[in-house]
This record gives sequence, C-alpha cells and structure tokens, in this order.
Amino acid sequence: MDIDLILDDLVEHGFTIVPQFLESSEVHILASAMQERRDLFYPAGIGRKEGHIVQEQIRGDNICWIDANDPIAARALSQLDELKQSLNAALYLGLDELECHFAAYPAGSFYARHLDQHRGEDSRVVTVVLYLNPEWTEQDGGELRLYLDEHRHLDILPQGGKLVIFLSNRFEHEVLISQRERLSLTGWFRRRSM
Ligand SMILES: O=C(O)CCC(=O)C(=O)O
Ligand SMILES: [Fe+2]
Repeated sequence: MDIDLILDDLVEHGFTIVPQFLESSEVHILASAMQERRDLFYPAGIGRKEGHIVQEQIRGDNICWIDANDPIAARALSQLDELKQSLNAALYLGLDELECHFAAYPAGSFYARHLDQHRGEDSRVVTVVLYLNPEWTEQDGGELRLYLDEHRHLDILPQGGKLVIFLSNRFEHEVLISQRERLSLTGWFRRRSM
C-alpha cells in the first residue's frame, strides 16, 4: 500500500483504488471466515431506524455487521486503522470509528444508485469497500459503478484484495447486477461527534 499515492489521489479526485490492499492469502482467510458466519447474515435494508425497510428492487445483498475488535477480520481491520491514521494525519479528517459489515450479493442481485449518507446525517466521511472474490472476471459483472460527475462514470470490478476508497458525501454509486455471488467488506470512517 503506497500511502502517499492514496493521499494524493484522494486530495485530487476524492477517490482511489488500491488493487492489492490485502494479500490473496488474507483474502482467502477472510472469505472463509465470512462463510462461517453465514447463518448470521440478513437482508440489508435502506434508511435508518423507523425508515428502515428491506427493498430488493433497491438492494439485494445480505449483510452482517462486524465489531471493530472482531478477531474475524483482524488483519483487514488493522490495515484499515493504519489507513485511517494516515488520513487523519495528512488530511485532518477527524475520522473516528469504522462502521463496517460483510456483504454478500447473491447471483442476480444489485444495489441501485445511491449516496452513502443518510438524510440529515453527515457522520459518514469516507467509504471503503474491500472485495473478497478471488478470480472475478468481467463476465461475472457486479461492478461498482462510481459516478464521477454528470457525464462520466467508472466501473470497478470487485476483484479479491482490491480496496476502493471514496468520500462518502461526494459520489453516487451503484452495484451492477452480479452474475455470481459477490462478497465484500464495506466500511465507513465516521467523524468524531462533537
Ligand atoms: O459493494 C460495493 O461495491 C458497494 C456497496 C455499497 O455501495 C454500500 O454498501 O453502500
Ligand atoms: Fe454505497
């Protein structure tokens, strides 16, 4: 992980892609640990609290929240913590906790275009998505489509070990239909509450 490159990219573009954030052996370990928790996954909803509803026409993934101290994801979480410290030191983002969950998109599912901040709430500052799919190809679909502005978007394949980082309030994005099960760890660095 070249931290200077990450910081430069975030300052200049607001997002960056780290192709090999996690080694492939670690991706395997994390993906199989995730499979062991499969009975704890449930359909993801949209909105918070009373507004929370499950709508497969919007998002079809199943999720399982991960505690920051959970040994299941120790390696990935400690690397993400290092990243957070660098972001704070260089960019003064004041990032505090990482809120994160595993996500599994069954074949045929997707997540429609959205922004990662809930209405009236701006505590999610930086979104990180770490993919856990070894040997993912273009035929498998499931790209993360990041809308850069009104006219341009970027499609990112969810290949194992890759980390995508972007400013949560800046980029609308969607997950295109996946042709096979698509696994990830998604997190949000939150701002310290005043
Ligand atoms: O898995 C991805 O590529 C993005 C997931 C996402 O947008 C979300 O969980 O908010
Ligand atoms: Fe999102």
